[in-house]
Amino acid sequence: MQSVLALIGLALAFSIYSYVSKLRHNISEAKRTGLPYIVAPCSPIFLPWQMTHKFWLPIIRSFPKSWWEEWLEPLIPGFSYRTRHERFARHGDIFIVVSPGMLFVMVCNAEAVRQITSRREHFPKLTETYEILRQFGENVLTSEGMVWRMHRKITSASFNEKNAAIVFKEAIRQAQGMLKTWTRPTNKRNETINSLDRDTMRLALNIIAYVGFGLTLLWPDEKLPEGANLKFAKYGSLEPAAGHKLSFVDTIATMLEYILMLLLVPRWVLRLIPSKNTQLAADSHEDWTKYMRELLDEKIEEAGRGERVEGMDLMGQLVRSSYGAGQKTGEAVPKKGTLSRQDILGNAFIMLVAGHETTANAMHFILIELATNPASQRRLHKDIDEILGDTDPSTWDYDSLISPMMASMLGACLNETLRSMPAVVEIPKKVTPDQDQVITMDGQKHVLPKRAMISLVAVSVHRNPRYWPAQPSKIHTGKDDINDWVPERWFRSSQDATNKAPETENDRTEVEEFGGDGGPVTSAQLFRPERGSYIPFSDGPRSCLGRRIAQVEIIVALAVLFRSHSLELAVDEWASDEEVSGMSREKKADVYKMAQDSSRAKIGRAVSVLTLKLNGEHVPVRLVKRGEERFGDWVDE
Ligand code: HEM
Repeated sequence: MQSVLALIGLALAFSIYSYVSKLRHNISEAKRTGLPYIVAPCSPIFLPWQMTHKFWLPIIRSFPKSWWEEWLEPLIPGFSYRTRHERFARHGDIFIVVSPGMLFVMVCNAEAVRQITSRREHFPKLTETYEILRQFGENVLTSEGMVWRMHRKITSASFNEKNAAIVFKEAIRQAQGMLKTWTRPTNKRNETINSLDRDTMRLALNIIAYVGFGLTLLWPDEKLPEGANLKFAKYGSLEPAAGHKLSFVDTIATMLEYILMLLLVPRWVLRLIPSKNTQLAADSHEDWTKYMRELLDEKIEEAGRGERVEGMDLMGQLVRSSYGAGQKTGEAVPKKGTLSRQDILGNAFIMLVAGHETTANAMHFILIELATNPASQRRLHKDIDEILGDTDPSTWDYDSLISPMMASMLGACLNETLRSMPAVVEIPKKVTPDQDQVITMDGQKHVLPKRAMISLVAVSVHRNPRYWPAQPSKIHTGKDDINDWVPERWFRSSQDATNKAPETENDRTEVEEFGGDGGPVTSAQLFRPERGSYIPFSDGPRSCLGRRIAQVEIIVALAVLFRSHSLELAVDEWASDEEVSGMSREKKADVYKMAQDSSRAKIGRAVSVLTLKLNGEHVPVRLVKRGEERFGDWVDE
């Protein structure tokens, strides 16, 4: 018994010794960087802490504040969106969280962001954080090094202006589909819409299915458009295909809804749990695997016959670049040194994950913000009228319209939403394991030790007053508007920003080498943030491949909705329709203010689960024909 106790004591003493000496070593490493640092008991990405922090928080907070105040907040998941720029205002544009396990460098400085994103080999992606997304196959988002290069080269071929123009057309069709479901005769006129989150998800899903697989998905009551490929009708149908439990649309929608559960819990465990949700999640996974295999086989056969689907079809393109025609007619054979079958499936899945929720959430936030800010919506209407007049969306031409649209309030609303609610709030990087790396900030050199973890805190650099000129807030007395949603800021003069680092020739070469869209992130006619201070799509070789596609689909959907309609917050919680119609303007403004406050509070409580989204809450809205607004045409005048 005594020897067991002695052994336990020894193990404990060794653990304490090892914990303290690792901490001391990391503190001296942090000192070497010359950057501010805070000492914490564990790192923000220490999994057991992430999973159990809610249990520990009240215990830690029961101790005197001075014991935990300095380090606790940056350790709590979602700290950046909760605290905006506060922590960086306190510690500096870069600070290090030092724990025995690692140095975790938090970055909110444009100069540092530029160096880290452009020196990919020195600061590779922290792919460990994306491990769970690898289970459908190796892919461009989760790989690094040579494997990533190959995936990026092959997948990026589809992301070009020709396909952006094709997506422009499909986005018009899909946005019209959404509008029809909101205005169809069976709906009571001006009925409150409680499904904004689901409908924007469906919109993004229908477009990404077109982008990823060349499929035309339908809205309820819709029929396949003329010229659609009937062979793929089974995927567009709202009924389950033979041998499947769910329709293709429901398969993807359900799988994406339960994505975290599916990625974290083995399927056989899900099957053992007698709950409707776990069974549905497992069904969607099974059906996804089957549908994908069938689709891939069909595309391989197609490639063997030298056929191709019209439109953007990433999977088809991956198949064509990975399979060549065989000896026999109609036979496709894999090419050496390209993507395997599993790689193609992995990339198909990742495009869906990367391109679906990000775009859907951006769209969702923009619609809520426009309903919450009627003055901005009125300016949007004005710009849409000037650019598009009363032309029919089916006649809109990508080449002549996309630039003026991006330079108008359409682009400004998108930019502002991605500034204040970036889908990826923190972009994970690390210092290469074999060598320390030097970065320069404000003329000072700093050595970042090898293996240090880095977080580019998008949400905070987007609110750093050093880069974003602010004006007095119209919402919060005595504060500036840096934390408010103000699309009009994109019409402010770029001279107001530091603008020390305009794009250079080198930047463009780097983009060409790694594919994706080489154009600037925002329109040249709008406010040009200093490079590195606006990173909703990241930057450099590992920047988002789908940026142009996302921008196009969101801008088009906004134009389709707002050319004919206005979106207002529903005020049912505070007043009935009859009460509203009997109210004075002053009283109506009071009621609307309550809805605005509620909507802003919900947006403020958004959380990041894979991407930033509303935390199980929804904002009810009403779609009204322009000219029939109850509030939108005068509130906030
Ligand atoms: C508003 C919409 C979108 C936002 C805000 C967004 C944002 C981002 C960000 C921040 C990254 C870098 C992630 C990291 O380094 O950890 C990224 C990567 C990526 N995105 Fe997007 N994205 C959007 C839409 C799309 C769409 C529509 C697609 C595809 C159709 C797409 C495909 C990708 C891919 C493939 C990568 C990985 C690139 C690489 O690692 O080489 N994204 N995106």
